[in-house]
Amino acid sequence: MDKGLHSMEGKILKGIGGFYYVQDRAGAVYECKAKGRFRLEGIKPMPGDNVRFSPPSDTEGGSILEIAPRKNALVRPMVANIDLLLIIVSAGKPKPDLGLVDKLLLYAAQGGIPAAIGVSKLDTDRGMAEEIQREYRGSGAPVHCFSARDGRGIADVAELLRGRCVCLAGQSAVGKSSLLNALSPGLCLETGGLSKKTARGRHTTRFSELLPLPGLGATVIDTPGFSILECLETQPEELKEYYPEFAGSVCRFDGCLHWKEPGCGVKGRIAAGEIDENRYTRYTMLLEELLERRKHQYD
Ligand SMILES: Nc1nc2c(ncn2[C@@H]2O[C@H](COP(=O)(O)OP(=O)(O)OP(=O)(O)O)[C@@H](O)[C@H]2O)c(=O)[nH]1
Ligand SMILES: [Zn+2]
Repeated sequence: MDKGLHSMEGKILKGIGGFYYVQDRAGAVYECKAKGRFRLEGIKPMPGDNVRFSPPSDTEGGSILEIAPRKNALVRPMVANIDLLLIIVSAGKPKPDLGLVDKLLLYAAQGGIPAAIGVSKLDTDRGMAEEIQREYRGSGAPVHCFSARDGRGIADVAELLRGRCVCLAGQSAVGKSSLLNALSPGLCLETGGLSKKTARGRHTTRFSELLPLPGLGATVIDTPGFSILECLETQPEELKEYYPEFAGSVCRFDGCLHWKEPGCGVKGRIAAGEIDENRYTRYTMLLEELLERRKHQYD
């Protein structure tokens, strides 16, 4: 029988032990195996893949027939076809690590993934939330402030996520699980940051898994370990291209890195209040880190 006649389209939510869990458009989830053909071709289905599959029947198990070309893919967490990288940073505790936010923005841009910044815990420090918003005004990433505690800004974040496949990133305990609970109260995810972590065992491996957010038609992936980005492969000379706020600056030297060069237009625009100084200072720190790393590569 031609299985193609009964095939459906869906998205892989997770893979465990050779089985893949595929969600169809209506939200139902089917257990499927991948065709041997994929293994022969060296293709491994991953969460986020859009697939054609034949659902399990009385006589046969479900089977993935075809994987649509991926528009992007991350290795850690392993996930394909991300529509948005939502970088969460807290206005209160833990102390915001904006250097990490910058690196995540760079990471997203390199992977061709649109990014947005979510400032959590708005209820604890409004001034800090506004400061973060100011610093990223020119970054190209929209900034949304919210509080999972009092509900402010949650509706805006819901609209941002609607219909999209979203990857959450950020330091531990910034409130990612709390945000998801506020967006979809039925989820009942565990929260509590560090205490939650010790209870579970800090190094337990969790598989990449896309979590459907009922009502929003969205799926999200929230994985630990995304706060470690030691392997950014950016050439120091390219770094400035990832700072939209620098565009249009007129510098004395063509290849100006906006660093220690005289006559740098970026520095002039900081003085004029057009470019945020803190964001610029972190740029120079990252630039120095990349230059340092290159030096060691050739040692
Ligand atoms: N005041 C306040 N506290 C919050 C808010 N959102 C989360 N928290 C608290 O922050 C702590 C961490 O929240 P989680 O949602 O577990 O954070 P997480 O980012 O999922 O943490 P990890 O799983 O470790 O990555 C918890 O104690 C929450 O109660 C908020 O909007 N306001
Ligand atoms: Zn310059």
